[in-house]
This record gives sequence, C-alpha cells and structure tokens, in this order.
Amino acid sequence: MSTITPSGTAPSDGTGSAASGVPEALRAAVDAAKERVAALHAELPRWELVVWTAGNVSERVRVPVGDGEPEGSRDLLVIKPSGVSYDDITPDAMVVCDLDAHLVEGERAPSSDTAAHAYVYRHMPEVGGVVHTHSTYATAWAARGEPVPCVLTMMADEFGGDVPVGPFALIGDDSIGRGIVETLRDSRSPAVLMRNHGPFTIGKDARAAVKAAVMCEEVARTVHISRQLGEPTRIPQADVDSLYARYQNVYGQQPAR
Ligand SMILES: O=C(CO)[C@@H](O)[C@@H](O)COP(=O)(O)O
Repeated sequence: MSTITPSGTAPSDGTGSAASGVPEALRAAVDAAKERVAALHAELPRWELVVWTAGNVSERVRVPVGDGEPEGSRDLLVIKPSGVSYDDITPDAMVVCDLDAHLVEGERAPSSDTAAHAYVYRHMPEVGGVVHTHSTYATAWAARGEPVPCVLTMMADEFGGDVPVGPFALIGDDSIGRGIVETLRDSRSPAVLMRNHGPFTIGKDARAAVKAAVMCEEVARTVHISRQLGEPTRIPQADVDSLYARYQNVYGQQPAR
C-alpha cells in the first residue's frame, strides 16, 4: 500500500470505460498495486478457491487528504474486471475505482462485488485488502448459516475464534458490504461466511486477505471432515487467546524491533 500527494479523480466517460482519472502523482502506487493484485488473482485457482471466474481480490491505494477532508476519502481500490478468466488477468487488465465504486481507470466493467469491497474500505480504515471466493467447504458452511467452531489451533492462530456468519444479502448495492462490516467490525476473524453466498476476507493488504481466504477454506474442510466422525471439541477461550496472541505477534519473521 502506498500514500501519495492528494489529487482529484475523473468520473467515467459514460462509455463503460474511463479515460484515466488516476493523477500522475498516484501513477506509480496504482501501477504497483495492479501488479500485486493481478498476481494474487492467480492464487485463487492455485489454492482451488474458485471455479470459472467466481472470485475477486482488491487492494486499497491510500491517498493523503487535504485540510478538512475525511481521512481515506480520496483512497482508490484496484480490482479485477468482472467475469474475466484468471488466465487473462494481467496488471494492465486491472481496473481502478474510487471508494464509491465509480470507475476511475480501465477498459472493462469492474468486479460485480466492487460495491462490497468499497463499502468495507470506507468503513474499516485499517483494511487494505479484500477477497471474495465461493470456495467449496466455506461456502457449504455459509449455506447452512453455521459458524465454523474454533476447534483447531490453526483457527485460534488465524481467526482468534470461530469463523462467523454474516447475513444473507443480494449483490449490487451496499448490502453485502454492510453485512461484512457489521460482522467483522468487532471480531478478530479476517473472514466472514456470508449466508447462502460464500466467504469474504479482509487483511492489512491484498496478500493478507488472500491468505485468510486460503486458511478459511482449509479449516472449513478440516472441521467438516472431523464432524463426519463425531463432535470435535472446542479449544478453551484462554488457550484461543494465547494461541492468537503468539501467532499474530511471534510467528514467522517479525519485523526487527
Ligand atoms: O457471486 C458472484 C456473482 O453472483 C461474484 O462474486 C462472482 O461471480 C465473481 O464476480 P466478478 O467476476 O468478480 O464480477
């Protein structure tokens, strides 16, 4: 994620494409985000999280605001064009929108979930990346409207508890985004199972949100299999808290302090 000098963005030219409304000062940051987000879309079929074109990834481009303007109000998002095969998703194919989901740059219509991604960015300023898939096991839990119970240390590590369920919402306006925010705002989980639809995940950047989508499908599958043979046992909350704190603050290569 990058931050650059503020500038305006041009509305779409009304032909379904936008002569670029990306200011020159944002060019490098937007192009870098396009590279990252295009590459991350390849992770969705790689980890078997999607069939056909049924998934999308976005990343926020942070733009400092002028005096008196709300923080984040000029941010942009980079996302895939709707319905385009992952084989054809290149950096140049990516589209840029503002946080009202208006097209700022691109030759094709943005993902049909752009309004949901944009709503999350508007209402959760800490979020830098959003992912949506229809991955099989997570979507099966969403079809039942049942949270995935925290019965694995991997769940405590990554989700800090259960993977919660969000409300049923039709695509096309702020409904899905509102359901995501209402569910995740007070949760440690970076994933929500939108009822009868599928998982949406968030992260500090697009890569973190893709990781959450991969881990969400993995735990949904494992817990499903476990439940075929009996009722898995929950991890005590104190242990969940301890595991989550370790994983979030110690695991892997922590930045030098
Ligand atoms: O679930 C749906 C459509 O109902 C979308 O999330 C999925 O098909 C992906 O759409 P996009 O190709 O990103 O427009």
